Amino acid sequence: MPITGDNLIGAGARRGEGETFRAVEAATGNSLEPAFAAATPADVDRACTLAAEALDTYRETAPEDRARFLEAVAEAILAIGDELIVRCMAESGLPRARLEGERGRTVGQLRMFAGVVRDGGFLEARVDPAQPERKPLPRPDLRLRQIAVGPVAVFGASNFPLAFSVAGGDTAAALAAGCPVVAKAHPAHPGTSELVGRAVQQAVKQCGLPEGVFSLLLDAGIAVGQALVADPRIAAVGFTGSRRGGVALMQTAAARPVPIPVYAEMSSINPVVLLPAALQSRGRDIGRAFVGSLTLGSGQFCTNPGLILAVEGAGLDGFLEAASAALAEIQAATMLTPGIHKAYCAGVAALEANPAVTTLARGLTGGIHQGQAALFATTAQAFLADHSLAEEVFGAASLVVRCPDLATIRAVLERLEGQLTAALHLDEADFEAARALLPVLERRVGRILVNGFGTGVEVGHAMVHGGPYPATSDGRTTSVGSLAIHRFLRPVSYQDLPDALLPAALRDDNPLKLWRRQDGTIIPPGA
Ligand SMILES: NC(=O)C1=CN([C@@H]2O[C@H](COP(=O)(O)OP(=O)(O)OC[C@H]3O[C@@H](n4cnc5c(N)ncnc54)[C@H](O)[C@@H]3O)[C@@H](O)[C@H]2O)C=CC1
Ligand SMILES: O=C(O)CCC(=O)C(=O)O
Repeated sequence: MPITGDNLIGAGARRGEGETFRAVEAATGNSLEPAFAAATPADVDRACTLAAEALDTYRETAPEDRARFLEAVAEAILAIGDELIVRCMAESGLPRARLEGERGRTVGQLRMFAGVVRDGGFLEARVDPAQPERKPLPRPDLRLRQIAVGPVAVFGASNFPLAFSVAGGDTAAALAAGCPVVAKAHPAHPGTSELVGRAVQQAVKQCGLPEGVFSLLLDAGIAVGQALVADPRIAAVGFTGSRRGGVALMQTAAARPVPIPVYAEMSSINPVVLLPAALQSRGRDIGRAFVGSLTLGSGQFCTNPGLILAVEGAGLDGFLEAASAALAEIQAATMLTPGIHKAYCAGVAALEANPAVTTLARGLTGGIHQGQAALFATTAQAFLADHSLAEEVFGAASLVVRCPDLATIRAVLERLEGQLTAALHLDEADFEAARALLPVLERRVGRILVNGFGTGVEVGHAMVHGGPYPATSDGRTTSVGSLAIHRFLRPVSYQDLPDALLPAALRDDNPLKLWRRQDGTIIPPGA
């Protein structure tokens, strides 16, 4: 499939008239062909117009048709073949095996949402039948279902060019909910974005859907993203990226005459608590496993273990020795973009220059654009006194905080901002200590895990990939897993509508065969 550098607007491909830019080969910094041309305000307007026109047809597609569309998107992505992986490797610097796995996750995610749509539970159909004889007042017939909120703007992430990008989790959840999507390609991987965008475009056509169900816009700057979020037809935003970018979009969305929700996944340092008995019995093993998670994908995961908390002692010493030794042998790895590499180096340099911080180990040095892993330590006292030590350094760097006792670990956790994940390493003898920390963690994070690390989010029904601000802009939701569909839905009640006017989900004969909540009790179809 040739990459043209065009914006994909509805069924068409339109050369933008904005500034041109090229993808950069992550490993070398060289420009790649072709030139991409940024969308203009007229392109944003056209994409949003088409999305608004598509909304009422698309959101009422039969569940089976919408599910088949999601599956068609998955098939079309796979059909691109190796060209997608090769282009993505060049643009992101990520290795083949990782990207093949990420492609699997992307299509798996689309197929999971196809299942969610077929199941119909997301509609949350409720029926409170009329009670005309009720005294003192009769009760009306009330029925409820969830509907699509409207067109969704999706900002692809730099660090997951497939699974969190053009046809990634946000797009899959929005399309499953019945929302048209206008995607803004991440400028770090425009070629990958175009290939995937064309696959979605092809699936829209193949399934006979209105063309406005999907558009893809390009821009190396922020003008297109700003215009998109400000457009009155856009009803919600999905974003994964920096705190600065996410907050800027939240402000734009809040300042509109009609404010809209922004679901932004931003910064997280993902505390890992090493409890005493576990440290004592297997501190060295945990240290080696920690380095594996820390350096995965050059540390460019928002779930990266950036903060380690432990009580001082022989167990922690063993952990640090093993982790330092393992980290010292880690090859430097190409980072996603020169900008992300530069930000990583600046973050590491700031830690190195901090008098309260000790450098425990550095990984092997590498070439230009390659991140060199780093492990630092400080005291709880210094950490609590210096807010900058709790800031995310995006890449393979982590800070160990030596604590005098468990109460101090708890105090440090209480002071942290919202996080995506927290991990506890524990043995049975640590249960009591863990039990005391769980309420704090529940208030601070979206996912609590035991004897593991947060990298590698499972796509499933019980996953929360979210957390209180600033991990995300809205800690009540998730960006991974089937629950993500709820970000793009809104409940509507129908009072006393004749059966012929009700949506299929709520008709008396229940043609969609849904489990429905009748007078508060969930009942199977046909009951
Ligand atoms: N927490 C996480 O999951 C991630 C965090 N990051 C952090 O973000 C830094 C920069 O990475 P990027 O991926 O380039 O993130 P970014 O936030 O700079 O950009 C993400 C997307 O948002 C757009 N954007 C950014 N600021 C905008 C604004 N003010 N108005 C409209 N659109 C805007 C960009 O054009 C891009 O499409 C990294 O160094 C890292 O610190 C990056 C990736 C993932
Ligand atoms: O760890 C993962 O699988 C996902 C991480 C993530 O969401 C991110 O880095 O943006």
